[in-house]
Amino acid sequence: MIEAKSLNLWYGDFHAIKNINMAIEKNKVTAFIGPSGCGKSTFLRAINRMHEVIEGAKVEGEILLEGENIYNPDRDPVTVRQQVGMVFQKPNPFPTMSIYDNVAAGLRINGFKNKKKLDEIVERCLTQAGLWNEVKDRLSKNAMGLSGGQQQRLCIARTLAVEPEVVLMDEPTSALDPISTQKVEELLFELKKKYTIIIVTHNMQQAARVSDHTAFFLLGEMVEFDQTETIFTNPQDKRTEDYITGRFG
Ligand SMILES: Nc1ncnc2c1ncn2[C@@H]1O[C@H](COP(=O)(O)OP(=O)(O)OP(=O)(O)O)[C@@H](O)[C@H]1O
Repeated sequence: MIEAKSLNLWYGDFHAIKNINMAIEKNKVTAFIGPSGCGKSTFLRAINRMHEVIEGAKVEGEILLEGENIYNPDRDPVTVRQQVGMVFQKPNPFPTMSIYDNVAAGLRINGFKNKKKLDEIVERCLTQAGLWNEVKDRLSKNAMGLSGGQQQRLCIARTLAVEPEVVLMDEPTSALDPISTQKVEELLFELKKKYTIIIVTHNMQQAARVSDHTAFFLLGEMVEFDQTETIFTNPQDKRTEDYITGRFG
């Protein structure tokens, strides 16, 4: 689904991502793990060109999305971000909008006007995000009245509304309580049937629970990438072993 080829990224002179080559499978959950500052979020942002909003950030190499380089000059970054959606660490609903409008916003920006169809999409996405039953009687209420965990599931619904193929999640549960975390983790098992998911997490138990494949990063390099079970039970690289056994990081 996604293939990184010789991907390098710099912030000014600082070489943050070093020659990453990897292929991410469709309809799987792939986890990125590694110590703070190793480049997980930077690499994630390069997968939907989000780094381009950071001044001084520069990419070399290719990210193929179903075989097409997202960095081709004729590719529009806005379209790339629609195909490759992103959920952030801190829930960030549009603060002045209702629950309904948060989910509908992306479609409306694209000129979508059919109210009946919009109602259906909003319901479907809130259902997919495991939130429909909790909010169906308060859709017109402001989104900020939801709990943090509900807001994060609303952000997932908002991301799904524009029909992405890939969903990037940057530590999506680190601001959530354990019950909300469990709800989001359970969601991933459902969502991967339809989407390809990449999740950055600091929580190794979480990576082990939710992901099919895991990549371990260190100092801007991808040290090891394998089936999650192999990474956690039989890592090939000493540095991966040291990290997952808590010897550093
Ligand atoms: N906007 C920026 N400008 C300059 N340097 C940056 C910027 N963002 C990140 N970096 C640097 O790039 C490196 C990788 O950062 P990144 O946030 O990708 O790491 P990470 O593995 O996601 O860390 P964490 O787990 O703490 O979120 C770090 O050394 C960081 O200081």
